[in-house]
Amino acid sequence: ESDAAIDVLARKVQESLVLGKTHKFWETQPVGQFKDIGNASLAEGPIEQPAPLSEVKQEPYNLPNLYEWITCDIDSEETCMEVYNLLTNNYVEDDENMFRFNYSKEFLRWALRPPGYFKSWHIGVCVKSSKKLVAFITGVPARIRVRDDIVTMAEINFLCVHKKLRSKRLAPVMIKEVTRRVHLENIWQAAYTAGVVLPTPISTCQYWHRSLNPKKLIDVGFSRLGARMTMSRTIKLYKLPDSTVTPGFRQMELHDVPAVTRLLRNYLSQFAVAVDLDENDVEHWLLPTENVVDSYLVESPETHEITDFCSFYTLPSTILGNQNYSTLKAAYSYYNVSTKTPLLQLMNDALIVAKRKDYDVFNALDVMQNETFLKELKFGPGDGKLHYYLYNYRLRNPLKPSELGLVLL
Ligand SMILES: CCCCCCCCCCCCCC(=O)SCCNC(=O)CCNC(=O)[C@H](O)C(C)(C)COP(=O)(O)OP(=O)(O)OC[C@H]1O[C@@H](n2cnc3c(N)ncnc32)[C@H](O)[C@@H]1OP(=O)(O)O
Ligand SMILES: CNCCCN(C)c1ncc(F)c(N2CC(C(=O)NCc3cnc4ccccn34)C2)n1
Repeated sequence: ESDAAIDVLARKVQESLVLGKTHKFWETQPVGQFKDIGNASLAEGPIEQPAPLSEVKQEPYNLPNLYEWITCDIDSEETCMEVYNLLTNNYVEDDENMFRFNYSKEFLRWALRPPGYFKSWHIGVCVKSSKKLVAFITGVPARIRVRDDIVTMAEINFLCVHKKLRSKRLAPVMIKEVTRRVHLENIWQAAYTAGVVLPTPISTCQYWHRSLNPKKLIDVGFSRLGARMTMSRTIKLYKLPDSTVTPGFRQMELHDVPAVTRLLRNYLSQFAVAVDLDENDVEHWLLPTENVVDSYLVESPETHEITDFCSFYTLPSTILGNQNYSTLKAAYSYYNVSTKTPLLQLMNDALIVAKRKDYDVFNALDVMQNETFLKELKFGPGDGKLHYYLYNYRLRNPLKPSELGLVLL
């Protein structure tokens, strides 16, 4: 009966997922195609085999005449500022254009320079005459396990075309160019997320939001006053204690890297798709960095064993068109592991810390075991869906969010 269930799902997906829409670019790419959904005869795994490096296109793809490629040296303050400004004015907005992500410069330097990164994968397009940056796309290397397969992939992110250059088919050229540069490093798969539906999601996740500063969230239109609720009742509903409750709860430090790595690797082994982090990766991605990533752990006061871990990253949003506020301070749940402290209590301590650090909202996807705490900790479902994708790697069936152990920035 599971096949029948899959058939039903496949039909529902084909009907609901804007199947009518053609994808002139994506239909040419080695990704799961909508027409193949439910086709059990297609094997899981790479769709195309690696090519010899001599066969990879050696020169960059052609751009429209006025534009040229530029490799963005994120170490340079000036270049980092140009990237920051492009994204601040032209990156992802919500459907009602009330908010736009405002990734900070220190966040971008963190996100784009993990162990083993390639400068050549930080790709910009600029106007030949003025050198103005008008488009951007990035990749960083990551080891990602898909079931029992550990695959070195490129994590693609920060695809952005200036608002004035939209709908000119520039995005496919950006994607082909980053693909070419990834192929030159003998890497043949990629992972990416997007708020839009493309061929073909391996999983579709739901955002949940936990109000920390409900008055501001209602004032800026992020949330609405509940029916039969007053503002003072709403403030009381979301109130949190001033201090955390778990004994031994403290910030992660450098000397904790080996123990946190062991804890995380063991925890992530249960998911069908998960990041494969070694100690170098943990040191980069999870050591606290002011205004970028916060991580806490529980060290047992008796045994000094590290038993639990939680982390969140900082991604503010520009508030477009509100008189009183210009920035929404948001924390995004990152990786969390509980082996002794109940996950509910651990995450409540994370909320307490985020509130104390003046965040307005704490966001979480329903990935990993997050759905076990979302409702109880007063998260509300958001309107944003996040679709997960693999490039040149087929999964026979989509995954439930709870089968995903991967959070992209
Ligand atoms: C082996 C290594 C592989 C490496 C690469 C792996 C793949 C990586 C893929 C990228 C992962 C990015 C991860 C993130 O960063 S997700 C965040 C994406 N950025 C934004 O949403 C910022 C605001 N929006 C923009 O800057 C533009 O609208 C963008 C640049 C998004 C599209 O520009 P524009 O609006 O001017 O359109 P066009 O005329 O140039 O091109 C239209 C074509 O582009 C397809 N499109 C639209 N949006 C996306 C999207 N988010 N991912 C993939 N494809 C997308 C669209 O379906 C159509 O193709 P088709 O439907 O006709 O086929
Ligand atoms: C390519 N990297 C994927 C992750 C980027 N991330 C964090 C993201 N991708 C799509 C989303 F749908 C999303 N959501 C967080 C939820 C949310 O907070 N929605 C209200 C809101 C506040 N500010 C903004 C800015 C843009 C869009 C919605 N916004 C929805 N997050």
